[in-house]
Amino acid sequence: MSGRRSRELDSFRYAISGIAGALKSERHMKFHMLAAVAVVVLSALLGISRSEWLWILAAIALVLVSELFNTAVERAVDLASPEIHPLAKTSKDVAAGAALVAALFALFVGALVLGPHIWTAIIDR
Ligand SMILES: Nc1ncnc2c1ncn2[C@@H]1O[C@H](COP(=O)(O)OP(=O)(O)OP(=O)(O)O)[C@@H](O)[C@H]1O
Repeated sequence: MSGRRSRELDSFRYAISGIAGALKSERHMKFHMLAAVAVVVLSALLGISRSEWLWILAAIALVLVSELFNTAVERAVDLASPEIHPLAKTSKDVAAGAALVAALFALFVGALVLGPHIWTAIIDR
């Protein structure tokens, strides 16, 4: 294998180990991953359309990406400022705020896309 190819493979491995590490250590990340799996299974069972899949998958990706960035910010702040500092607090709180915005967006998308399907499934029974 060429040196460049092996470096690319290494970068991929580091990225996967970053995701696995966040999953292992962050309870929010575990919860979001479980919720994502549940939503994907439910969406498949309800037979949502292609454009609805796009919204659902975009919402899931946004939540997971923002949670990964939140974890990265927390780790970097802990490294740079293990002691209490107002800027450390602002950094962590803003990163947590971004994750909250993404989670709320996903909640709205889930309700708007899956809500009518669930309602129809209940009515049709
Ligand atoms: N070095 C610090 N200086 C000032 N405030 C901090 C500092 N570290 C954390 N905080 C405050 O405490 C809150 C909780 O921080 P913590 O590092 O425990 O993250 P967390 O939100 O509990 O995330 P998790 O449970 O996923 O690790 C932060 O949002 C921030 O308001």
